[in-house]
Amino acid sequence: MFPEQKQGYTYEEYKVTADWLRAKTEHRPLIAIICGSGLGGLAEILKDQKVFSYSDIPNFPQSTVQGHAGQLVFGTLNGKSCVCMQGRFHLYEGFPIWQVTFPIRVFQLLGVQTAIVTNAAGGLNEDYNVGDMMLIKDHLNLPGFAGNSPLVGPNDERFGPRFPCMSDAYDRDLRKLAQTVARELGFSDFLKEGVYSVVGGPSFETIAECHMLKRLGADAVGMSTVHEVIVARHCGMRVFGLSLITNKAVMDYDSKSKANHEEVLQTGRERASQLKRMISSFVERLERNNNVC
Ligand SMILES: O=P(O)(O)O[C@@H]1C[C@H](O)[C@@H](CO)O1
Ligand SMILES: Nc1nc2[nH]cnc2c(=O)[nH]1
Repeated sequence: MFPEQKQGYTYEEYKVTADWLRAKTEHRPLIAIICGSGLGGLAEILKDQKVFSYSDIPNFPQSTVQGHAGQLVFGTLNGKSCVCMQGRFHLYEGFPIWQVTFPIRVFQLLGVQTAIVTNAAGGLNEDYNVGDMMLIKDHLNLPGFAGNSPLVGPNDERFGPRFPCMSDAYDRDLRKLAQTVARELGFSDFLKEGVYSVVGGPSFETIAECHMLKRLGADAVGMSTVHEVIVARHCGMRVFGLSLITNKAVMDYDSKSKANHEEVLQTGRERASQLKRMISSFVERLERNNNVC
């Protein structure tokens, strides 16, 4: 007989982590910011920081990928209380999907209402350039098609319903707000809006896979975000998703280009200051319950 394998966290385990954090900091965040690969510098915009290494937080998984520091940073941004994940978890690291999304339910128990989810992604849309920011308007969940959803297993109604709707996953008013903010900052030239597709990774896509994803309607491809968004929507958070197009997907058999993680991190470094200004102004303009533009 094999020992029984853990299938997920209990409500009590999420609560232990949330209670531990609540006891260690006076911050009461309403906004969570999840930093994509190489985008951890976003946390630097928070004032009055209280930082926890993931290794010190009960039940928290550990980051293993370069460009993901593995710290939870609490602080204020333009007077608003935030928590920032400097490092997220990916399926390809070997985490089961319920571990990938663990922090999201902890944030919900801490009182977070809005999740700002960022990532580094490869551009499939030929109009996209390296360094573009893409507002995520929808997603294609390839692992989900194969049954790998963070909501598989018994549903805990304390978090949300068995069959959550995803047609409004990426809040339309928050996207409008981001467009307004980008216009004011002079960023419109490199702001796009499109569909993000998640794949399992860690290998980058073949040329045929890139063509397939594009034909399916994807504008960008990555290895994260969607699992977190599903859990955030399930437990009632509003979601704003932002991809940084860090590389162009290779679509041509004659091309000499090769996707690589160093280019991903380098593009993140080059766009760091614009991303900080974008998120900072966006949070400043975020209203507590509604942002109907
Ligand atoms: O955490 P994100 O989705 O930003 O990271 C992307 C996907 C892989 O982890 C990595 C590939 O370079 O960047
Ligand atoms: N799957 C995938 N993830 C990425 N993250 C950053 N760039 C890419 C890419 O080209 N493909």
